[in-house]
Amino acid sequence: ERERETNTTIAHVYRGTFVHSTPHTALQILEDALLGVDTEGKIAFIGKGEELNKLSQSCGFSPSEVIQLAQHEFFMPGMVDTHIHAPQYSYAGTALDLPLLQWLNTYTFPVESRFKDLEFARSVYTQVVKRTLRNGTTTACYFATIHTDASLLLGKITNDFGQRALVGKVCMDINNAVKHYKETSEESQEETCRFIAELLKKKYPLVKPVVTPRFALSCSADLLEQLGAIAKNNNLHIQSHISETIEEVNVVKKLFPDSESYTDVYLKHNLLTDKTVMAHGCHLTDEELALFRETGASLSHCPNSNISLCSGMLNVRNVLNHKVKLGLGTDVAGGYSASMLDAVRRTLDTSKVLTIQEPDYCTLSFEEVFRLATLGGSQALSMDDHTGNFEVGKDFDALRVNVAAPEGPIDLVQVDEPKILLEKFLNLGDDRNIVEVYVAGRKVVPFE
Ligand SMILES: O=c1[nH]c(=O)c2nc[nH]c2[nH]1
Ligand SMILES: [Zn+2]
Repeated sequence: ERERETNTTIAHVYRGTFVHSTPHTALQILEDALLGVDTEGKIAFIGKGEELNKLSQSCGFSPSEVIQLAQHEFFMPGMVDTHIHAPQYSYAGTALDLPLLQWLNTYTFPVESRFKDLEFARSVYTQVVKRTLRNGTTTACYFATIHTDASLLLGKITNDFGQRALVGKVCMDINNAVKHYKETSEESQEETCRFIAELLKKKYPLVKPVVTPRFALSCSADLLEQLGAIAKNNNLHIQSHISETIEEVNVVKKLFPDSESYTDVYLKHNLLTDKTVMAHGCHLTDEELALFRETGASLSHCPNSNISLCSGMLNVRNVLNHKVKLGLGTDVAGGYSASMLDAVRRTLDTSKVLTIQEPDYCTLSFEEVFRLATLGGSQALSMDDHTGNFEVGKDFDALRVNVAAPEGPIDLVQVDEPKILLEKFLNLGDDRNIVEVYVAGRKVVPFE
């Protein structure tokens, strides 16, 4: 049993099954465990059910306050969506018939340009935050649009609903397809600084700005360099896209002839740090993965998007073998689903397709993919010091899952062990099974 040295008081104590990951164990199951959350939303202690009396005395709570989970319930860490475009939620589930670069010009840029309109932004951003929270995304790393005020509004909405978030005002000074949907490099730099300053000024406890060059093809070398400097001077997170399609990689090579690789373009502009998360990376070479490892930069694996836009398949096993941090992302709306459960399933599917192509391929297990959706994402966003699993001292970001939820999608025919319950939930479950969502100890689902 572990206890936290604390002078705060216990707010809630839960008893039942807890499943989570550690860096060493993809799936650790704690049966009949007791977990206490303090008034600051941090995990105060984790112990065994049989230690109830002792713990209630040493930690100062009454056994009658303990909240008991039912047999078909468990707690798991909240899921981390390491890459999602909030404005693109407005057309999720459509427009999946073109390859990336045409898709951006035809669908994405015209829609994103509409987010200058704050009322349109408010309506879509409220929908995407509610939808992702309800589906168990306790932390989301968002791209917004180039519009500073709408991006600040996304920050306010995530704070209002209690979702942990990184929010990025998108930077792009190159766009030959949609006339008004770009900035000058000066505007982009100045508005990024304004965005950062104004978002930090709000002092939202769970919402932080992330420096967001859209990708190498949308940004001049000058802008990339300025953004690298802004991130460095303010010690901020960075997000972008890399090596999603072969066509994109080839155009980047042509536009940046002095760089040895796509990764080198970002490296040269100080955009690869241990607080950087890059989406996709399907076509990275082993040499490039070594640069990720050396800098501590991470990858966001977005399998729905990679398949939907016919971009490629990321070899996750190879990324993990290179000891590069990796989380999962929905990449709405290149990915059509805003649910991280879908990202889990598409990750397993992609791994199995790679196995079909190469029978010696070491297929990912559901336990490993569970870890990628939780602790892996937290590591990818450099938030694993305070989120990602159930460790004393970390914030309580958690999903209360009822595998046998009435009217839910899963039928149980017997009393299954927790590992089977988790496997069924990951493969068959949906938001009806996610009966409560907690972020930093606060119940954020059901909505008040
Ligand atoms: O999947 C993607 N979605 C985007 O919006 C985007 N922009 C650049 N590259 C991108 N890839
Ligand atoms: Zn993306």
